Amino acid sequence: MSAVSPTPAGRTDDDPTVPPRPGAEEALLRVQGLSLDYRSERGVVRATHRVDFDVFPSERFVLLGASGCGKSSLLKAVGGFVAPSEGRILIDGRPVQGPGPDRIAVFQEFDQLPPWKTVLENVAFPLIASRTASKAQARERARDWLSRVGLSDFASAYPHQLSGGMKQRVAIARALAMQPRILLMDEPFAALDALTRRRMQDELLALWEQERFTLLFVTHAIDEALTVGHRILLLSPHPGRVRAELNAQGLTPSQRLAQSERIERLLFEAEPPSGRSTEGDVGAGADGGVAACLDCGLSTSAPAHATPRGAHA
Ligand SMILES: Nc1ncnc2c1ncn2[C@@H]1O[C@H](COP(=O)(O)OP(=O)(O)OP(=O)(O)O)[C@@H](O)[C@H]1O
Repeated sequence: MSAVSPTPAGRTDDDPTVPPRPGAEEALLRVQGLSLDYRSERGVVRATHRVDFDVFPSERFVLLGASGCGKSSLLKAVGGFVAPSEGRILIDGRPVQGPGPDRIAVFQEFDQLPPWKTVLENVAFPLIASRTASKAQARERARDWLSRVGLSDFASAYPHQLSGGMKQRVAIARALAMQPRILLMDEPFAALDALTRRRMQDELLALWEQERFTLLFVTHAIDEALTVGHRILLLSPHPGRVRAELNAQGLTPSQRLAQSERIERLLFEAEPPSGRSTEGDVGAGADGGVAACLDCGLSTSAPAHATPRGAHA
């Protein structure tokens, strides 16, 4: 498998360690100053604090961080299931106001497929329920997607007759059959054994090569983030803040190793009280949150990083 993919529009190929330059196209997803809170009897839990990032069309963007840093909460907020306490989420320039068929999620849990429906019915169901397609069209589209994920022979099977990897392929087919503006994936391969996980990553990248969908992918695994992502947003926990933004595409094996070691350092080193990272000349956001480019050490809020795809000075 190659972790190097044809680049989204606007990306320079001159130096693969340099983050993508701004493209002519607008961001598909914009997350701006996003704070998320959960209210319970015991009080308010702040899951994320003033998180910013942009995702561009056909980009594979990864949210990476330790347990509790708010990755899933961010995904749920983009999905429209959690409302912001502050900040905003824009899709194609329009604020997210709830769930919609333009954002479909694939989760880790194998039980996301209704067990009483066949594989074909599972894939066709959202198309019918959202009135995206007639029953006949939905079944045709479902068959097409099942063949793309290599499950044509299992159209009549029920989820309990499938392996974990096959269930995740059905979930991916079901999501992509809806042709969402953005595919949301929350640790989709975390419950699989290591070999199957690796294979599923390969298959996801092969599907992306064909379809060029926009992907927002959550993981806590550094290796997976570097394999799946074009760019990685590293979050620090309690509450989740942007710690750094990294390039993950076009890396040579030694650059990839170095990037992995940098991520590990940032994840495991104690965060300085000022919120300022000791990794290079890393800037702190207005609220003390760090948003740094690990390739040049500049804050992503620095002028040379006018956007997350911003060019270096
Ligand atoms: N429904 C909820 N009610 C109250 N607190 C919640 C709720 N969901 C999440 N939290 C809290 O919000 C914070 C972020 O949780 P979240 O699940 O988004 O993190 P995560 O990075 O996805 O973690 P993990 O990798 O373990 O799934 C945690 O402190 C968590 O306890």
